[in-house]
Amino acid sequence: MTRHPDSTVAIATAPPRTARPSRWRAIRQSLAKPGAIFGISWLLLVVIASFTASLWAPYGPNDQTGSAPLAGPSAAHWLGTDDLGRDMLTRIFTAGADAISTSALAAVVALSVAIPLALWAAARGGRTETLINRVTEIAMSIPVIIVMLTVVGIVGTNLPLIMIILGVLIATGMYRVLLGQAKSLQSQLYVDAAFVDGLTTPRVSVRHVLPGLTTTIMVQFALVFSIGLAIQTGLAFIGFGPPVPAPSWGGMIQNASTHIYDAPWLMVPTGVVLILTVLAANSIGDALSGPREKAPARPRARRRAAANGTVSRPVAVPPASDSALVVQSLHIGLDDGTTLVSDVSFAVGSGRVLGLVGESGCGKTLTSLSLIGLLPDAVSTTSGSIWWKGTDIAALSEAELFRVRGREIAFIAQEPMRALDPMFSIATQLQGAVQRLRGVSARAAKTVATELLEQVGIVDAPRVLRSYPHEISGGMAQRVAIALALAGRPQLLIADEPTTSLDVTVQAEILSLLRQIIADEGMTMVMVTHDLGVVADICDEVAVMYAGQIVESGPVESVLLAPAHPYTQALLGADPHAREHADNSGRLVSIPGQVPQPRDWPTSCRFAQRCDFATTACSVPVPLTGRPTGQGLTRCIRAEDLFLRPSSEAPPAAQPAPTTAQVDA
Ligand SMILES: Nc1ncnc2c1ncn2[C@@H]1O[C@H](COP(=O)(O)OP(=O)(O)OP(=O)(O)O)[C@@H](O)[C@H]1O
Repeated sequence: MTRHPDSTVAIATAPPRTARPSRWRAIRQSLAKPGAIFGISWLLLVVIASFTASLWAPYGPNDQTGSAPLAGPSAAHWLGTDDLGRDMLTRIFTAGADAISTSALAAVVALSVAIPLALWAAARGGRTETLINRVTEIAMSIPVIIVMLTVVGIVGTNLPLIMIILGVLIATGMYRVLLGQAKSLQSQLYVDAAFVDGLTTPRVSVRHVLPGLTTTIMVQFALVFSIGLAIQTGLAFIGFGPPVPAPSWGGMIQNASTHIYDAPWLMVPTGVVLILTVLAANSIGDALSGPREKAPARPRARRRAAANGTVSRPVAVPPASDSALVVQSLHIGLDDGTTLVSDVSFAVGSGRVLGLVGESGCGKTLTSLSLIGLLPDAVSTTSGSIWWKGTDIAALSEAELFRVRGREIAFIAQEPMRALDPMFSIATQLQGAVQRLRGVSARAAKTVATELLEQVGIVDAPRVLRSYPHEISGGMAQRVAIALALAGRPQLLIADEPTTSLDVTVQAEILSLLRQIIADEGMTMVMVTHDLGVVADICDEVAVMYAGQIVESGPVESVLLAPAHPYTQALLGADPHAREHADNSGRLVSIPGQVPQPRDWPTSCRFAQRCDFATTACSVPVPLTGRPTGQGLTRCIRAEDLFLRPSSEAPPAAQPAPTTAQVDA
């Protein structure tokens, strides 16, 4: 492979990294707050005392002890007696077992309904989510108390059944809370990475989304527990509790209310226990829902779409080409009809590397994500085909993509830390991927995981395997992400700016590693990058994208040394390492203006507004034509006039770039 004369990589500043405590550690920290300590202690006391009341209580709950009725606390009756001389302490804690277990039942039922619904809606999105939303909205509009009273009217005071129905009704509100968070988690890059690793949607939901909901689930449990307790107490207060003489907190408060003037003390023991129990549950919920780490900003999300039947596509015919990857007239668009990538075609030979370059917003990432069927929600391939070894990836169903991802085609994301799930150790993630994708035993997977880490240049593999993502550096994390990508022995590697978030020395190491892997494994690769130095360093072919189109493509040496499109020339002029082609003043140049938004694409040449060489002839759509060198294609009708001859034919000093660039002050 011929390299660009100046192949030094550009400097990028790695984002500041902070150690991230694991979620369980954060939960433990929350539960160490005073409010949570009080809540846990009180609940433990009440639970233990209630469920063991028959063992320690001095009297039976309905025993009329012969002591004076409506008496205050005494040595024989620590919390006094009721109007029949029954021991209050015994009755309160005997009633506590039912109160606590049935309130917990309501919470368990609510979570059992809400969690699967939220995970399902978040994973499926679209019509499934809308349908579940509508059904839950209808359920939310039903007044809970009326339903409760109706149920009591029909089945009597069957407390467990009432609490189950309460749980189902409350689940609708809980679903909305969990859905928002599940959707946010579902769009994390490590969830995309899990799909790439070959996990099915339910397994991704359970393994990577559900753990992220832990705190919310605990908070919601505490909330519903309190609501359940309050509602059953209310029902018992108005006479729909356990039949007399069985004790219940609501029944005892109702009884105490009839003696509010002659024995006000009677209200205190049951009231205080009830209030403290509700407060305890809420304190735990409050402690858990305190300030937590914010979810990272939206990463690129996933689209498993074209394939899921929402986009109708004509049957494509495989190209007569020897190339392993052939993209033909690919169009990617939003569901509202907006085109984001149009008419992209390229071919990559087996074992060769294609660089996709261009400014931000040109469509590089969407093009690369489409190659593995991971476009974001509401974005899909609208036409064209992506032939990988005779299979049209764009036409595969989700189930078929599942067999391809990780095994045939792997993806390396820009930010390695976000491709790794912070909840799991490197060993769990890497060995799991190896087991799934290679179908080997856990023991064999451990050996392979160690070998993979060694292959990506990690010398202390056992220690790294034991580490969690936040315990390793960015460069190390990218090596692990590359090892993950190699877990299924893929033949096509797609890398979306794999070095952008790393510092310059680590960038060079990762590039060198990728170069080595491609050479060793004979892999085909598509590399998305902003950096022409990276292209020169690692790629055989390059496709320059502008406003959703390829404007120039061909062998790297030919395109970089003899750019034909003014945009490629301008990019080179703005590249600190290729500056001799653009500006003899020694100063960096910049391209005036911005890439137009997809909705603002002109019908003319899309670069014309920023091009000093545009003429009236450029006001019509420009097709791709052969480059003047005879190698590759360009989308400029003036390519023959503007084309920069290779430096071997004319030295750069004598041939300043006809760039539109402004000189940076
Ligand atoms: N989920 C989405 N919804 C709507 N528009 C999107 C979405 N994702 C990308 N786009 C738009 O599609 C166009 C191409 O985006 P893409 O991310 O592919 O560009 P890019 O060249 O990879 O940029 P960058 O280098 O910043 O990642 C942009 O105009 C972008 O705003």
